[in-house]
Amino acid sequence: MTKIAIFGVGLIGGSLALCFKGKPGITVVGHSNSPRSVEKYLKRQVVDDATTSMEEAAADADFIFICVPVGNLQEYLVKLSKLPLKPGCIITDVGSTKASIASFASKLDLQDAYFIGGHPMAGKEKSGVEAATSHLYENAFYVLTPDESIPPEVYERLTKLLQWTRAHLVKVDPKLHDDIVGAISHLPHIIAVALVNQIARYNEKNELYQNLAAGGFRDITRIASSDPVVWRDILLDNREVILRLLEDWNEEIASFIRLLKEKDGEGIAEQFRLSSEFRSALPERRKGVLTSVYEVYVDVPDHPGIIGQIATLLGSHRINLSNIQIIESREDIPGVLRLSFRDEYQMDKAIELLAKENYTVHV
Ligand SMILES: NC(=O)c1ccc[n+]([C@@H]2O[C@H](COP(=O)([O-])OP(=O)(O)OC[C@H]3O[C@@H](n4cnc5c(N)ncnc54)[C@H](O)[C@@H]3O)[C@@H](O)[C@H]2O)c1
Ligand SMILES: O=C(O)C(=O)C[C@]1(C(=O)O)C=C[C@@H](O)C=C1
Repeated sequence: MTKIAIFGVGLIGGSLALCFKGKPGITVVGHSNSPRSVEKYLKRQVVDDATTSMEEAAADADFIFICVPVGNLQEYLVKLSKLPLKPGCIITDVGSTKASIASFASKLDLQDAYFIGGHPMAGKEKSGVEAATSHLYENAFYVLTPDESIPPEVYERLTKLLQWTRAHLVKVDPKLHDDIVGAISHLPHIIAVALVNQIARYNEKNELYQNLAAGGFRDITRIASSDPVVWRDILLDNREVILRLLEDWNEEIASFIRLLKEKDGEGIAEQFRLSSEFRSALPERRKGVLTSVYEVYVDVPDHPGIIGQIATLLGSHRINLSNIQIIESREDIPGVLRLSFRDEYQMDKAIELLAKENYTVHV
């Protein structure tokens, strides 16, 4: 039996547990310091077993995943290094920064265990085990940062296990990881939060701001609802990279200010052309880039029961919806439904069926 121990069964740890649980020859044990969390993991059947004892969770584990906030990773690694671990045990983490933990691990005596840093490039603005899903990592990139001391056989053992996530595994140097992820993940989170807080201030004086906020605001600000503690730790840990990126950001904004002051319409349009060109070169359906799930939009007349009708139509053809949401539904204005699916196959089946029933579908 392969034993996997997961420390911190939240969104990321819980989703990993769901990828591994029930797979042949695998048993998954979850750890939390809190007895109530342990009870919750078991009740939600995310793990096979759960405990508040670190020693018990780690004993005989073949793989240990540390899935706690970045600020707690080092403390967990130290505690684990003092426990009697199974020889050859692979310890990995899922932290959104990689340089500091890689450097820390390289100086720690892990005896017969190995540390390989990891970071799945998929997530959500929601946190906790309640938000965990077995398909979170499907098609996403999953970064691994083995150093030169890791024998190829050990690295292969981890990559073999991670096949269950259906993610694309990619080796990246930890510092390079932090530079790139700082730009494509950490900076956007700061921008989203700053933007929401700016608008929230205006809204205190006039609630029309909130009422008129539509798709544009929603699309750029979803990640502003992310977990405060998780993000506090990420930003502090990648502080130097992010400070550099924010200086570049100030320059981008300053150049927009210049274009507006100079009424340079061609310059403004050029900025939009450039961004659109880069964005359309991104792979359309890869998780974590343009869509976090497989989604389509359906124009619907605003009348009672329409959601039920569509859900029933799809259900009767065995198409599984993972989410359904009304984007806009006001008196006399046709609404738009956002339908989300687990995979491309389900989505394509739905598009075909809805088109046959004369619905207007936007992909
Ligand atoms: N949220 C994302 O989109 C995302 C994506 C990839 C990686 N990550 C990384 O994954 C890790 C976990 O993030 P998450 O989104 O699953 O968060 P989460 O809040 O859903 O889960 C965190 C888990 O750690 C536990 N925990 C929290 N504080 C703790 C503490 N002080 N000591 C011990 N345990 C503690 C919680 O009980 C929970 O089980 C973080 O390191 C984060 O950087 C997050
Ligand atoms: O989709 C989201 O909500 C995310 O924030 C996921 C996201 C990202 O920025 O893309 C966030 C943090 C990670 O460490 C990896 C992925």
